[in-house]
Amino acid sequence: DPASLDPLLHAAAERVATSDQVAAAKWGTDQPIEDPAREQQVLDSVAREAVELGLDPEEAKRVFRDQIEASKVVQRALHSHWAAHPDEQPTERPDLGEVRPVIDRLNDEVLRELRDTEQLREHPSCDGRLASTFVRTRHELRLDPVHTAGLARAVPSLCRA
Ligand SMILES: C=C(O[C@@H]1C=C(C(=O)O)C=C[C@H]1O)C(=O)O
Repeated sequence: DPASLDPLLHAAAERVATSDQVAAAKWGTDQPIEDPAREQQVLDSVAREAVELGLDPEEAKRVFRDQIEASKVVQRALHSHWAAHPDEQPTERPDLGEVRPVIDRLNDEVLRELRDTEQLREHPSCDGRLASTFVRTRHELRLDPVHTAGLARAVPSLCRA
């Protein structure tokens, strides 16, 4: 099926999964979960690349505001879980400078999928397809409740109609 939301949701889920490394990078430091300067940088570069791909930059920013909120949902959930369960705290601290380039690559992948699904996303069937693709992705990737909640926060802006 050329018109599938699967690759888009997989890319969004992979981006949500990077939140684990981001949360671990910030845990035990004074670096806050929310970094407005980095968010602005992500939104600016996404808008720029959207234009290159022939996408509406405002729509791309709307979608990525949700990707960013999704990341923070997961980071907050992990930080409160680790605060309550010290035995499950991360034992190593990833370098945020190494995680962010991975996120940048996933941003590109999400953008390409936005372009490839434009027709599908403006079709009235989008909401139904999105719901079934969400459930399928959750099962395929065996998402736990925290990452399921993250992915749920990532998808509300995907259907246009
Ligand atoms: C993922 C991060 O945490 C938050 C989420 C961001 C995102 O999803 O791109 C960007 C900045 C932070 O507000 C990060 O700091 O890189």
